[in-house]
This record gives sequence, structure tokens and C-alpha cells, in this order.
Amino acid sequence: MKIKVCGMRQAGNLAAIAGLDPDFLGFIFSPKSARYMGEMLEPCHVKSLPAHIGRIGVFVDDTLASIQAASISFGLDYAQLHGHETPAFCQQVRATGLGVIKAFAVGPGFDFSSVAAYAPVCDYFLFDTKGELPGGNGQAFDWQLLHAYQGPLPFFLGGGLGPANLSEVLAFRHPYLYAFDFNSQLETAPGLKDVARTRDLLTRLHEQAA
Ligand SMILES: O=C(O)c1ccccc1NCC(=O)[C@H](O)[C@H](O)COP(=O)(O)O
Repeated sequence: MKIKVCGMRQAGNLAAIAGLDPDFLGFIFSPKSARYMGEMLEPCHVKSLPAHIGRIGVFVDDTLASIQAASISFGLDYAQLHGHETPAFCQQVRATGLGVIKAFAVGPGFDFSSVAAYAPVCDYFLFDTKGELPGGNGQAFDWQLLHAYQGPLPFFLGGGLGPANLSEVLAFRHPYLYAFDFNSQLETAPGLKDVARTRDLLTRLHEQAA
């Protein structure tokens, strides 16, 4: 299983977490987020990450021009889209050369047929918890709802994943589950990951995969 750590915003912390070898690191480009990286990270901090770590820019209803500019400056591999982006917009983002991860806020009654139109124009989905915020709500949703999803795209599972529910995370099975997305449950402050807690968690995940 692949592992993503999202919401990095401080250079030293980024280097320490990158040293733990996650598969993906996420950077929030939405100014309304408490994890907005703003000017705290320079393009060189992101561009100099090891090539095998996928760099994901997280955007909420941003413009194509702004996503493209961020992608070029920071050397992004993927755009994770957390707003009301349409399939046509996802296609435009993908045409710039970025991989596209479309996020969906899942709660009771979520209609999984609504994601079908996105499958041809995205690389992955991210199923996250429906909450007050577009992301980073820190709460898990009922993952049993995901059994209504029958592909075809692999998905990231997000929303409140962390040390407290790691046993349940490790026990969860789904044929299209691709990666676990960790964020607020690893933090000491918004955007600042606890390195020891993250190391312990990644060690347990890697042991399980071995
Ligand atoms: O984390 C944010 O602040 C955020 C803000 C706006 C859009 C997306 C955001 N996060 C995207 C992620 O991929 C998070 O990892 C995901 O929402 C899960 O976060 P959490 O519930 O804190 O584990």
C-alpha cells in the first residue's frame, strides 16, 4: 500500500518527513487552509525532494493558470482537486502534463455513480470525509460506504487516519484501495508533522507490507 503525508509547510519538517520515505507528499495551495504553505516553502525545498517521492499540489477551485504556474515552480507531479472542479476542468489540468487526483467528500448517502464521469480524465480518486472544510477535517467516515465503489480508478483513502485508528486502517480491504493519506492526526500544529509519531506509523505500515 502506498503512503501519502499531506499538508507539509515548513522546510526542516519537510526534509525530516521526506527522510522517512513516504510515497507521496502533499502541499496545500489553498489560502483558506490552516496548512496553506504560502511563502513558507520555497520551490527549491520541494523540487529537491527525492525523485521517487510524488509531489502533490492540493487545490480548491483554483484556476488552470494558477495550478500550472504552481506546477512549474514547484515541480509538481499531481494536482489534487478538492473543490467543485468539473470533469472538463480535470481534463484541462491533465492536458498540462500533471497527474490528476480528484477528491470527493464522502458521507452517508454519497452517490458513487457521481464519480463515473471523472474516471476517464483522472489518475486517482481520493475519498475523504465530508465535513465543514474542503479537507483536513480530522475525522474518519464510515469506510463501509466504499463498498459501493466498484472502480475503475484506484483511490487514496483520507480523513482522520492516524495512530489512533491504525489497526482499523490496516484491516481495511478494498480492491481499488491504492494509498493511505495521513494529515492532521500526525500534527503538533497545522502543517507541522510530529516526526517520531510519523516514523512509528510508517514503520508499522511498512512492516505490514513486508
Ligand atoms: O488539509 C487541509 O487543510 C486541506 C485544506 C483544503 C483542501 C484539502 C486539504 N487537505 C487535503 C488532504 O489530502 C488531507 O490529507 C485530507 O483531507 C485528510 O485530512 P485529515 O482529515 O486531517 O486526515
